[in-house]
Amino acid sequence: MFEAGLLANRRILITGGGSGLGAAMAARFAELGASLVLCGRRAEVLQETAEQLRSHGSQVDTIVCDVRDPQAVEAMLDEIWRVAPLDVLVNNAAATFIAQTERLSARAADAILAPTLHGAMYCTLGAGRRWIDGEHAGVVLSILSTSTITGRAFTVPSAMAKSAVLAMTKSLAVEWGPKQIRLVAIAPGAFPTAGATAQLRPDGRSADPADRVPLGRVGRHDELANLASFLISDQAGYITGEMVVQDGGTHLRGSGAEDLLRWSDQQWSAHRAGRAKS
Ligand SMILES: CCCCC/C=C/C(=O)SCCNC(=O)CCNC(=O)[C@H](O)C(C)(C)COP(=O)(O)OP(=O)(O)OC[C@H]1O[C@@H](n2cnc3c(N)ncnc32)[C@H](O)[C@@H]1OP(=O)(O)O
Ligand SMILES: NC(=O)C1=CN([C@@H]2O[C@H](COP(=O)(O)OP(=O)(O)OC[C@H]3O[C@@H](n4cnc5c(N)ncnc54)[C@H](OP(=O)(O)O)[C@@H]3O)[C@@H](O)[C@H]2O)C=CC1
Repeated sequence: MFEAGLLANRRILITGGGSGLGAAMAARFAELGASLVLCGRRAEVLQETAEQLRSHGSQVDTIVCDVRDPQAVEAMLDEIWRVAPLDVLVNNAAATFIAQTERLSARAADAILAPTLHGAMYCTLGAGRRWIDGEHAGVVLSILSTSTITGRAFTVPSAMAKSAVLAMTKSLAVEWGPKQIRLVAIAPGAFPTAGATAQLRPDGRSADPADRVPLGRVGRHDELANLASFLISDQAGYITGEMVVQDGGTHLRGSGAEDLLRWSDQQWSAHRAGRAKS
């Protein structure tokens, strides 16, 4: 679909690049010639993904980093820049779970806001500052959600965090445009991953997420990885401050949380208790 070498000589950091959609993007970017840095909290997950990519000849480094920690983010970026500047940052790491919002503790809200909003902001500001100081062009791609358009009941901290990162994307597109830094975003619909399924699809939710999709199926990881490849490439060099929705039309019929309005307090209690046991 793309010319070979579309991303040659691009050095790309993917937060949460060891699993799920982050790993899918890593594989596609590597096929297109990029060199990669993958970060996340679990060293073994990062290693496994990196080894698979290296076995196909790709240049992949891994750094254990919790993006909730601003000092850890700065240390990671220093380590990366000691070798060479990044060209692209992908803000992909995030967290969510379903819960009745009025029952969220402050710790629970922060467990979502910290990686999803603060983590993306720390990485973006750190990369941007280095690009501006070094007069280096850059691209920030953030993986968001259609909750930025519809809002979403029962995952309110995630909807708030994603909306804030969209605001950052639009605002910095203007502020950093003259510095040749582009900011773009993708709002995926349902792209099943182990992480998303564990957090969002417990027993008791209506069965098949594809049922709600006008196009009749969930997204394929390669579809998201291809859109991401385009948006970070020079082919999209005149696009900035935009979020592309990739959801098979789903958000046009609702936010996707409507089935949870029918859950009883007993069901919510059982869900919370089940989580405590697991
Ligand atoms: C089409 C839909 C699109 C939606 C858009 C977004 C999608 C995604 O983001 S999918 C990606 C999902 N992946 C992840 O979430 C991976 C990262 N996840 C994590 O790091 C963790 O799972 C976690 C941070 C979300 C929760 O980790 P856990 O170890 O359970 O957290 P803590 O023990 O530190 O607890 C903190 C705090 O949060 C409360 N809590 C946790 N789970 C729930 C829950 N299901 N319901 C209510 N409250 C919960 C927990 O009780 C703690 O609060 P306190 O009890 O007050 O201490
Ligand atoms: N899958 C889907 O249907 C949808 C996904 N999205 C978005 O796509 C992105 C990827 O989601 P998905 O692949 O499903 O999620 P996963 O849970 O599979 O992956 C999340 C990744 O982020 C990493 N991560 C989580 N917290 C931190 C942290 N504090 N510091 C560093 N890394 C962290 C995890 O690694 P580790 O645990 O080792 O730190 C993991 O590799 C997210 O932004 C999500 O909100 C949006 C809409 C739908």
